[in-house]
Amino acid sequence: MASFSATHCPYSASINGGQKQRFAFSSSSSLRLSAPAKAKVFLHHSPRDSHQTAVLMQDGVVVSEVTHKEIETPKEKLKDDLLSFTSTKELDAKSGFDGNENESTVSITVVGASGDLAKKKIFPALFALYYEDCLPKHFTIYGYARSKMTDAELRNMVSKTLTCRIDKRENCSEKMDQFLKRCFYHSGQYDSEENFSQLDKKLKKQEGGRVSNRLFYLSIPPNIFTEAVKCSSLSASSGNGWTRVIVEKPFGRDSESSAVLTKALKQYLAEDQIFRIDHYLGKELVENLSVLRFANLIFEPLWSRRYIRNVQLIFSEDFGTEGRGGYFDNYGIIRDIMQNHLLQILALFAMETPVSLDAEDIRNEKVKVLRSMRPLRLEDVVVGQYKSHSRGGVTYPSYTDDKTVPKDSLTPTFAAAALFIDNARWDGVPFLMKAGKALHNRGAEIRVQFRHVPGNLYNRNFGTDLDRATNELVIRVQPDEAIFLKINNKVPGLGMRLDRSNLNLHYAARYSKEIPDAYERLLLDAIEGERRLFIRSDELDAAWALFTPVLAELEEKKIIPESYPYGSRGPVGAHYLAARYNVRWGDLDIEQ
Ligand SMILES: NC(=O)C1=CN([C@@H]2O[C@H](COP(=O)(O)OP(=O)(O)OC[C@H]3O[C@@H](n4cnc5c(N)ncnc54)[C@H](OP(=O)(O)O)[C@@H]3O)[C@@H](O)[C@H]2O)C=CC1
Ligand SMILES: O=C1O[C@H](COP(=O)(O)O)[C@@H](O)[C@H](O)[C@H]1O
Repeated sequence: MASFSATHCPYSASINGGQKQRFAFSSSSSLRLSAPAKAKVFLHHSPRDSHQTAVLMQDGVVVSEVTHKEIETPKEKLKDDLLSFTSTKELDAKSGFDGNENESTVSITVVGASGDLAKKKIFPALFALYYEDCLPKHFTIYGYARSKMTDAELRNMVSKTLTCRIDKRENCSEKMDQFLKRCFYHSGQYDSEENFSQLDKKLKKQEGGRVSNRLFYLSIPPNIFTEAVKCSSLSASSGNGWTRVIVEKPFGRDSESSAVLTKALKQYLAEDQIFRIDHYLGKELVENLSVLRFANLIFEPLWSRRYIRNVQLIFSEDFGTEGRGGYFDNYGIIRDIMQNHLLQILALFAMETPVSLDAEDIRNEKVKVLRSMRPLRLEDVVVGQYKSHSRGGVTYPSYTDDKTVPKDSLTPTFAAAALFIDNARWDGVPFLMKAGKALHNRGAEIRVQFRHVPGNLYNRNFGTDLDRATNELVIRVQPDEAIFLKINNKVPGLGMRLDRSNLNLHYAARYSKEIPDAYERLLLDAIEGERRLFIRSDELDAAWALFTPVLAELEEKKIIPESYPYGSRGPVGAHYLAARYNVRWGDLDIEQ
């Protein structure tokens, strides 16, 4: 038997304090026992019943667990108890360990490896995980695409995309070399079982007879998803471990096409093998949303129609669709950003307290809130499209200047919408969404505007514009992550003048650590079988049900989008929409 030590990955999954956290065991506290290398200890503290539980998992399977009633039980004691209750035999039997080779492998195949997303996000995220010791000891990465490339050419391509974190540069080039040695390439068609069989042979060789776990990342255009899933699952699934498939959006373009895609995927994969990625769920501040709500007493009592006047979900990019017009024109901003990223944030924001932090409990609550929403109506939507604009001697293009976009395209590059949740908590509260490309800045944020203070004690000091005195909680997802609360306070001095100030959690000032990219978190979760941040098929159905009618109407009625200049704040219609619900967009506030 080989000995193992608990992972040194600083993000290794652990549930603690009611919130899934990832933390490192320092080398002094690392666990050593005779057991296969993939065993990991998860600590869970349930604030509801004051229990603490330690769970030993291997390859996604719970091997053993102990629970202590005392909330203060030290982590080390929990771990010791757990391990003393767990025999090596138990570990071996439950993990499918063959007793001969005590380690399993993970093979990660990036399908569409020659593409933009693979280069920009997936390979760099895999390297970051490797650098942090978060990948299993035995792993192999395969690039798969039609382009002809040798292993060396793939490594060369990947090497150009790798960087080290600012705060982690030690032995970086050495680590890059070691990582690249684990990267290989196989050229094949996406609809060829034979080509995937050839890949299977290569994977088997790398896996060397160990228990093989396989992750396929489909980083390819949606029209070839189904064929790629079919061929990879029929010809290159693992024979003795798990096989999981990460699917990139778009998951269809309306309810009907999404259902067709889901049905097609489920011919070859079980739901628990499908990891539908929404990378916004992997962003640090989106993860923090639940912590903010459920780990702080002060917010939850305010989190309802009683105190919240409106909620705003805002996404903006200061560049157009340059280079992605071909894809974008078939989808538009509502499908590209609102139906997925912003709606997922809304669901997390508005859901009821889940029974636990278990993936299914969280996803159950998200589905409930999505199903309580009113389908979006045409009169509650404003669409826009950017036009050419010259500034400082530079001319920025129109959306339709892109050669891959038809000149008469009506595809919206901007949209604003008012959504409503018809449940007891949120009845009547407008949830305003705004998303646009080629705007004046890049950012994503959640703004919660609270009701006005009742009575008129300080109204005289606020002046006539009560909105200016509104408490506002801002969760700035990116860039320059921050959470701040706008409050009213007295200007120091003998007089009585009121001022607006921010109680500010500014991440760069508070934490010296660089924030990991969303793709790192999501890839690690997929490897560990953690589904919390991936979209379940019923969530997807509920999301499409909200947007499909209005998307159809926009297309049938050929609604002409309002023009807005490249680099502006978007069409004026967005202000009229907000004003209809007595809302002022918070991001337009000069003080921000
Ligand atoms: N790029 C991004 O920022 C984001 C992308 N996505 C999604 O991720 C997936 C991948 O995106 P991205 O990397 O930009 O896509 P690409 O257009 O770069 O395509 C990826 C690879 O797929 C192959 N491919 C492209 N078009 C076709 C085609 N018509 N038929 C067969 N193969 C084709 C090409 O490889 P080869 O020719 O070598 O086979 C290409 O390198 C898409 O679903 C996209 O919607 C999601 C969020 C952001
Ligand atoms: O999914 C998408 O997201 C990106 C924006 O992602 P971010 O992490 O850079 O904010 C967007 O540009 C793209 O159009 C969309 O498909």
